Amino acid sequence: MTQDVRSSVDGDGDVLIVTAVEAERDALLRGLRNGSPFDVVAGGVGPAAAAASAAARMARRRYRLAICAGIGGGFPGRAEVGALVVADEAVAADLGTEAPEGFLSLDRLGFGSIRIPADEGKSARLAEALRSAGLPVVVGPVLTVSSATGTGETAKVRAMRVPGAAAEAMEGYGVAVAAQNMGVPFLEIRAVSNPVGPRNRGTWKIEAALERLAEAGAVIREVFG
Ligand SMILES: O=C(O)c1cccc(C(=O)CC[C@H]2O[C@@H](n3cnc4c(=O)[nH]cnc43)[C@H](O)[C@@H]2O)c1
Repeated sequence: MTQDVRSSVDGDGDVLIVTAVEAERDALLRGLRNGSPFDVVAGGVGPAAAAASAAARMARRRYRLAICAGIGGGFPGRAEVGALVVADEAVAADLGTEAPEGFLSLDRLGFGSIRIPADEGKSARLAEALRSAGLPVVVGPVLTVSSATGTGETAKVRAMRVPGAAAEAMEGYGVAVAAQNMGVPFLEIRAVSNPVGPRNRGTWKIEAALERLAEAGAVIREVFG
């Protein structure tokens, strides 16, 4: 996986967009039409890579907004394949410890919070603009996990742990931590490629989700460009 790949609109951007992989970055760039002021980077898979990539970028220049974007799993009944999910918060759903009485989150352990809110006004504006563009949008918590869900049981556990959970991915909380540390507003958007549940990679609608991401990119350009 390429880490921290510089994009064709790199350098002068004042909106940072962090994806995991190059295919996601390229889809967004199609929608953004390579236009300034967006600095789009494929930072690698997982919260650590995403946080490191976002922090490195933010250390070099001041951004007015940081967006984590990519494909993701949708919780059945909340966000179906083909939908876009705009996060109202990024939730590190597996950050904590197991205990005989169940999972204890970072909050319960007194070490911080597993929840970082998205910028309320900006996420509302984005969701409204996506709807106006005729795109299917769900607003809700997006879980960040280090291990993607691969069974129905884990899907149930995670959905119960985070009521209203709409989607799951692997980078949002990392970008959110970096943004929070720098005082930069944060957003996350996911195009749903697969249901959260039993792993069946062959059925993931990756191309369709990337196309949806490109459509979202065009709206992001309108709203934040
Ligand atoms: O194989 C490809 O062509 C391809 C193109 C774009 C993206 C991928 C990925 O596998 C990206 C991994 C990325 O996707 C997120 N993701 C997607 N579904 C889930 C899920 O159900 N649970 C957790 N994460 C998911 C995640 O953010 C990964 O970084 C492949």
